[in-house]
Amino acid sequence: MLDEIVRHKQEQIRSHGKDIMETFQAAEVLPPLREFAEALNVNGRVSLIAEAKKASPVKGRLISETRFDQLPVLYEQNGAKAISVITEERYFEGSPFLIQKVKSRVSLPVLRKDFIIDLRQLYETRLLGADAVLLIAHLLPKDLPLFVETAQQLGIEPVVEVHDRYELEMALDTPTRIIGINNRNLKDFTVDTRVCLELVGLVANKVQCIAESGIRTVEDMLMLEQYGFSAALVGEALVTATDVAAKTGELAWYWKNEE
Ligand SMILES: O=P(O)(O)OC[C@@H](O)[C@@H](O)c1c[nH]c2ccccc12
Repeated sequence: MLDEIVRHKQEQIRSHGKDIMETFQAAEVLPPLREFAEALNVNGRVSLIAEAKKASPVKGRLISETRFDQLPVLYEQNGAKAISVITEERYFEGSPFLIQKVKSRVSLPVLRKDFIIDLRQLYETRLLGADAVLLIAHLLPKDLPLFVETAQQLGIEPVVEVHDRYELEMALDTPTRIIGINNRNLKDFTVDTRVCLELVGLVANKVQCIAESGIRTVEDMLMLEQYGFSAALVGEALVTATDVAAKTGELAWYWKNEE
């Protein structure tokens, strides 16, 4: 599946890559950016990064178009600190245009989730106005430092996604300030929430960690806080909730019932 997604991405870049660079060079003003790193670990709590996820390659369509459109405002009103927007079109039914659409409705910073394999996609990310960009370490075995540095030069906050110890070490060899530990194995899409708990201990304090995938409950959030995470990225549990507002509030304010 991942190979197929990447192959499709390569084709897209082959046809649009030149346009992106021409548009970037011709652009006189770029969209203003918002601080993403500051939205993490607010008051020592695990920030909720709520994901606008319409579909997934495994489960297919998750919610209706109408409900999907309502997500960003519900997320902001109920305590999310940032929004993750999937821009991949074929397998996740996302769109690059969603970045500006979401930013026009809420004041939260936005993370662009896509499969970044070519530097030109970072220029595109800047043109789209995304405040942060996901860089999947597995897809950038040689060039991860270059991609991190290029994103930083463009003013975009890179979030390096890792799934094992090897990739974590790769991430720590770059100047990234944020690492996302994905509980989902992108090769077979299985989720094991122990992955992030095992790996976070190997990260020094100056790098902030985001736990990604399979997070569903207040208990999960409390556990992530104990392990020192700065944020949790949650998609499915929010978009498939019968009451999205209530579920968002429950996870964003997970410490509310503490004595
Ligand atoms: O829906 P979940 O289990 O809460 O997971 C969200 C997020 O981690 C997942 O969508 C994701 C993690 N890394 C990605 C890379 C590309 C697309 C999507 C993703």
